[in-house]
Amino acid sequence: MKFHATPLAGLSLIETTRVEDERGQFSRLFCEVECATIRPGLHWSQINLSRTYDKGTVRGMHFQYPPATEAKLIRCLRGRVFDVAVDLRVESPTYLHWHGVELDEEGAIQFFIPEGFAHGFQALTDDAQLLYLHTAAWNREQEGGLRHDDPAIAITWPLPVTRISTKDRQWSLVKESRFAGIQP
Ligand SMILES: Cc1cn([C@H]2C[C@H](O)[C@@H](COP(=O)(O)OP(=O)(O)O[C@H]3O[C@H](C)C(=O)[C@H](O)[C@H]3O)O2)c(=O)[nH]c1=O
Repeated sequence: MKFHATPLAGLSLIETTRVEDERGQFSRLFCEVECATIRPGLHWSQINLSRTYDKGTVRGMHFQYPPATEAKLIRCLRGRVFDVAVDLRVESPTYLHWHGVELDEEGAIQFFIPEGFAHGFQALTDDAQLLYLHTAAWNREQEGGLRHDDPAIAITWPLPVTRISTKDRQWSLVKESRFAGIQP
């Protein structure tokens, strides 16, 4: 595995290696020892699978408040997505900055998102499927969200947004709420 930094401290790309022979392909998606480079002692509490039917759909931007803050590892299993993380860490020099990366089923790249970030993505193909590994169990009471189209964040989505949940449409805008970041 190779690790690539991004402009947001701790937010990393994990480049996996695919071994191919006449039977097919094999890739290692996670290794505690190798990933100690970016996070010693990384363990997972929950693994989720997300399937998005239509191109243009956006899910997000989601995060969890303390004590349920979580790191995530995202892998695209089918199709292609534009995956985005937003730095919500209190006092971070890149607070409210975002970074996006295209993930696809053929690619070797995975996204490691530390605690203190919001996460969301746009499906760039129909039937886009993502595997999520989480370091904390989801907690409905600790769930928070920001608007995908919040001008204070100004995410540039590759496609027109065609579908978004009512929940995601109703998050407050940063400027209109008392949101001031989260302790990671
Ligand atoms: C996240 C989660 C959700 N749920 C239930 C709650 C809803 O009844 C249903 C769908 O939840 P939601 O609409 O929040 O799903 P997404 O919009 O895909 O949210 C996810 O996608 C964004 C981009 C993320 O980064 C989060 O990991 C996750 O919040 O599953 C659970 O039962 N367990 C869970 O861990």
